[in-house]
Amino acid sequence: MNLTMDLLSHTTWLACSILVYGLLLAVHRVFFHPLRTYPGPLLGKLTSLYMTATTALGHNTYTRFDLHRKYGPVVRTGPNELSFADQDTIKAIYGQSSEPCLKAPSFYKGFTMTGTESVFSSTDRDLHVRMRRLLSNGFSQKGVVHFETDIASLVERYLRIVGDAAGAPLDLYDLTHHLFLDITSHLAFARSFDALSGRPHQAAADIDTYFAVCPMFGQLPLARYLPFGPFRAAREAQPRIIRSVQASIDAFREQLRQGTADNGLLRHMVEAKDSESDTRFSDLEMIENSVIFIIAGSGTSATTVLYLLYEMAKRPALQQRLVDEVRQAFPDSTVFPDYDVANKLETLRLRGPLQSVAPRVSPGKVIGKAFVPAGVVVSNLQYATHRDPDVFADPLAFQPQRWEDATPAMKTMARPFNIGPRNCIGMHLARVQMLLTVCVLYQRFDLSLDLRTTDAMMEMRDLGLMAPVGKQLWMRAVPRSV
Ligand code: HEM
Repeated sequence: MNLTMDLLSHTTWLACSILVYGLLLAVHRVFFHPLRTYPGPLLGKLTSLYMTATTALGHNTYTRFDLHRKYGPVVRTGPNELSFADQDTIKAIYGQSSEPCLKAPSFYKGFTMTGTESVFSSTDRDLHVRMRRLLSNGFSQKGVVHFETDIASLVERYLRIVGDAAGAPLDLYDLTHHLFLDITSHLAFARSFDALSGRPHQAAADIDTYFAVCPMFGQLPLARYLPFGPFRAAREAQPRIIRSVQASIDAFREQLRQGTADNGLLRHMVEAKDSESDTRFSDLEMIENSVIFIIAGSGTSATTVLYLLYEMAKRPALQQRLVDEVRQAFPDSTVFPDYDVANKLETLRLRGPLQSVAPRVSPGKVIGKAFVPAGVVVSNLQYATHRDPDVFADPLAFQPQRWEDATPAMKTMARPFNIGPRNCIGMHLARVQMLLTVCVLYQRFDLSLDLRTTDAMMEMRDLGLMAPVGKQLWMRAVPRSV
């Protein structure tokens, strides 16, 4: 009896202490915290779980955007977090600087599989600069031109499948994803997943499984060890991915010895040497980077191409102008038709795949109108700046013509590949592979939307990587008779 009473009173004390601590913390966060004067939702001021929950529920970007519309260009979205949506803070947060805002470990650390960093996940400035140097040749504008022949032969295979449908309704969603998965795996692993064959590929499925949940691991590291559902599946997939990429690297080294190795990103990684640090990539670094190229490079390009085809097909007059231009300019693939670029920019403005939060940490400096203390997580929301009505007239309207005389503010606010030292390293590769695909499609086919594609299906799902919610795009591609 006494023991029970003792236990009860201990439990009551513990519960009361936790409650009092929680209350004091809440009072501190709302009334005494250095960020107390910034506007924002009460729940966000109280706990970072508020934003974590919106990520888990698949509406983090949309929630942030709504908060900006309600509270203005700067919102306190977490106890220690500020979100911006104006022009002035873009450079302060993402631009080159002697006091840079480095990537936030609470977000990016989740993206490592082995504990070793990739160029995407590294939050240390020196480590990142070294990796960018090691990768710079392969990803440069000149470097990616060497991949064109390989890319073009995969695009040919894609076109044959499109042509085989002979104008009947065809779902381009999976097909286009498979194309970019094959291109990226061919370049990053030196062996294509062969997704265009329609056969399932274990490594591709494992990468999907792992990266569906790993963004949560930065915020909730223990989630890696949860023994159920997607968390368990991710844990089981992880060693398989590592083994599979290591096998690709070993096979590639053998090909190099035999003189049969292809020219791709893996070759650049194996051969690159950084003269400044006198180092090469370790195998673990190559594994992390190869997998990140698949994640960052294939879905992003596929989504952009799908939305471009969709937005054009909905507007036959615009589409015809693009088709005419492409048919004149192509096949000289070094020529980038201006109108095509304008269309891509407008597609990326409204339908860009990576418009979600890109969090950085303030080093302690003025951002916007005020000093932001060191350690505060800051970001500037691309989804919001792309839709700023003061910069883009009628912001939700798809109007490629607006880029024909773009204002400086438009160019600053639209940054689908972001800016500064952590901008998209794959930008040139993305441009080449998307251009080849889109141009050859318009060159060889007359494209139109099939009735089963609806606007609802093409709404953007908000899971970090934004993509059509319906996971389908039905079109008709009639081969041209010329
Ligand atoms: C339409 C296509 C693409 C878009 C819109 C896009 C957009 C972006 C954006 C916005 C970032 C910054 C993300 C952040 O700071 O959190 C980024 C980073 C990155 N992207 Fe892309 N990307 C595309 C294609 C590619 C391709 C094809 C590759 C490579 C195969 C690639 C590889 C990367 C990598 C490695 C980073 C991290 C760079 C660093 O931190 O230094 N991306 N991309």
